[in-house]
Amino acid sequence: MSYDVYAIGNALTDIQARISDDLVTELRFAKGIMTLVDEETQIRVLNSLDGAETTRCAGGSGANTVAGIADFGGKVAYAAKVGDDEIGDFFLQDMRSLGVEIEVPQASDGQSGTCVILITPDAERTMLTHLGVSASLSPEDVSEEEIKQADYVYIEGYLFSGEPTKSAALHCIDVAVRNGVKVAFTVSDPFLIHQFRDEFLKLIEGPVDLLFCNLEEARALTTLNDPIECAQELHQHCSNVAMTLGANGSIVMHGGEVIPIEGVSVDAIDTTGAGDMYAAGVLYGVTNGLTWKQSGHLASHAAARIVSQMGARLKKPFTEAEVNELAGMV
Ligand SMILES: Nc1ncnc2c1ncn2[C@@H]1O[C@H](COP(=O)(O)OP(=O)(O)OP(=O)(O)O)[C@@H](O)[C@H]1O
Ligand SMILES: O=C(O)C[C@@H](O)[C@H](O)C(=O)CO
Repeated sequence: MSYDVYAIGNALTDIQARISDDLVTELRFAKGIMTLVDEETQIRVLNSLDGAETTRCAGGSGANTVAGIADFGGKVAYAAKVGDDEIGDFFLQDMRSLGVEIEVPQASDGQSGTCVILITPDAERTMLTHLGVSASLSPEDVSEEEIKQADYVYIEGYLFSGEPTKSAALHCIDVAVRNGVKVAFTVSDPFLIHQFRDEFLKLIEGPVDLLFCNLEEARALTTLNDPIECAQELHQHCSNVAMTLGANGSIVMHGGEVIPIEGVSVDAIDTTGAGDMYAAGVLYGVTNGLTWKQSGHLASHAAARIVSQMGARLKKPFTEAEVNELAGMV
């Protein structure tokens, strides 16, 4: 078996609800970003949603990306920690049903991780994450045998927010480098850059072959402001950079070239997982013979489709014909 991508991440089951801006303000969580919370806080929030309907879906940044790659027809493996509980069973079943190779023991010493996602009318998502046993992903959970069979490993920056997940991320990178497997890295969230800027820069200047970040993250990494200058500065140190610009599209940097990728105009409903699906499009493309420009174009269309629906998983996956058509359009 060979894989396009082997990813590790925090396995989280998303519980999504559409709520008003007033309620987010009342709840006093920072809008638009991820906050780590305990289970009691999640329950309190869920109980205060005035009966808003909730939906459930296996999530987590890396999981969303491998699921997206599988949706395109790519081959992927994923390692993460779930508990030996109903949510853990749901997560594994959901991932496997998409064709994601996931062979992880279910931990009996804690609950599966969950993320309450509050979606406001402006399509913004505010995430309250209870990591549960996902936070115990450790170097022993990383499979050297599977990594050896992959073109890329994909690491989410969220793993740096604790131990042993940070060690698992660094070990995964180390195994990849030793085996000549390329490393893709997403910085995940600006709060991580404030804590780990120097470590992230070392990775970007070192083993990372493909960096994903949004504009706010690129600004925090470079201390520059102009999008193209940010992208160029990152590309000085990293072979490939995919920097997203929300509805305005993205910039891909490859071979010293600035490749602007147009955004796709859609009616935005929920931006959850936009960056994850964008990464899926790029990773699927570059591991399946598309050019960087074609990969960015595919990613842009896939991410736009995600924001035009609820949740981080495509309700209407692309057909093979659509993938080929989108890749061939540029
Ligand atoms: N409103 C939108 N309309 C169309 N496409 C969008 C919109 N918002 C995001 N996208 C697409 O998704 C990509 C990623 O979006 P963004 O730059 O917001 O990343 P992000 O901050 O990592 O996203 P998130 O963390 O919400 O998943 C963009 O490059 C674009 O292709
Ligand atoms: O960042 C997002 O918009 C969504 C995911 O990255 C997130 O990790 C998630 O799905 C939470 O479980």
